[in-house]
Amino acid sequence: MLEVKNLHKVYDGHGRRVTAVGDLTFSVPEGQFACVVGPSGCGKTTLLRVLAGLLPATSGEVLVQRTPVTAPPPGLAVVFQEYGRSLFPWLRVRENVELPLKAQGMARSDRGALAAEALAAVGLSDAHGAYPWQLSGGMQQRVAIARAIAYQPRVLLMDEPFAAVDAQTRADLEDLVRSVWQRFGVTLLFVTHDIDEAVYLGQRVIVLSASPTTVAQDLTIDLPAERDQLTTRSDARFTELRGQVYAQIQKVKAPA
Ligand SMILES: Nc1ncnc2c1ncn2[C@@H]1O[C@H](COP(=O)(O)OP(=O)(O)OP(=O)(O)O)[C@@H](O)[C@H]1O
Repeated sequence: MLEVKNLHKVYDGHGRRVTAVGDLTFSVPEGQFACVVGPSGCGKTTLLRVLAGLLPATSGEVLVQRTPVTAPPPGLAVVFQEYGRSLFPWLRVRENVELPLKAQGMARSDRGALAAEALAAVGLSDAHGAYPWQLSGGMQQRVAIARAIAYQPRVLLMDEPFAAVDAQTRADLEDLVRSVWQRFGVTLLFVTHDIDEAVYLGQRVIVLSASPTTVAQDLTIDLPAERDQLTTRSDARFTELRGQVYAQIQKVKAPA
């Protein structure tokens, strides 16, 4: 479970003062898949960094599993957009996946079993001995997802994880994330620029306003739980929901 209470974040330095997040309040119940969309620069990454304990709030608070976040919370994993920078090129795929478990002090056999299960879940059992740079971008992002799953998080944050992959790979990874969420029952907060992706993936879409950020709309995505790229995206309700999100984003964009 995630709770964001009156979050306010100001970056202050080098003569530049930016209010990245104005006053943000929402919560994501246990096991929900929530997507966050909003105009560029509205503070989506800032929000995730505060939730992940990587950045302090200026005021307000965030809670993960009912505990106020002051450092990276246990049971929380993050998948970033830049898979190229989040995997260690000198470690093999399996070693990359095992790294957070090793840092936890987990025994070698236990972490080997978890890594193998996670790599199987993302369809990469064969690649365990490869180096990240020997894999395609989509495969590297699968490794980053496997590393997050192997850690067995209760909460998973994803920050535009598919922005840098091609359209076909992106569709495959979207379905992979839905299946991972269904199988492992994590609470998932997924940030994306892509309105269609948000509606396709989430049970809920939170639309943020332009900076200083607030929640502009909180929409329940009442599409069937079983989704697939063809049927769901051609569903009349899908078109209606994406239209609603699109209209809201147009409304909240800062005037040019
Ligand atoms: N480290 C930083 N120092 C100063 N200002 C920052 C810093 N990080 C972000 N900002 C500013 O805070 C605001 C919000 O940035 P943030 O990256 O959180 O937005 P975003 O919604 O994730 O953007 P995008 O959709 O373009 O990725 C922007 O105006 C940005 O310039």
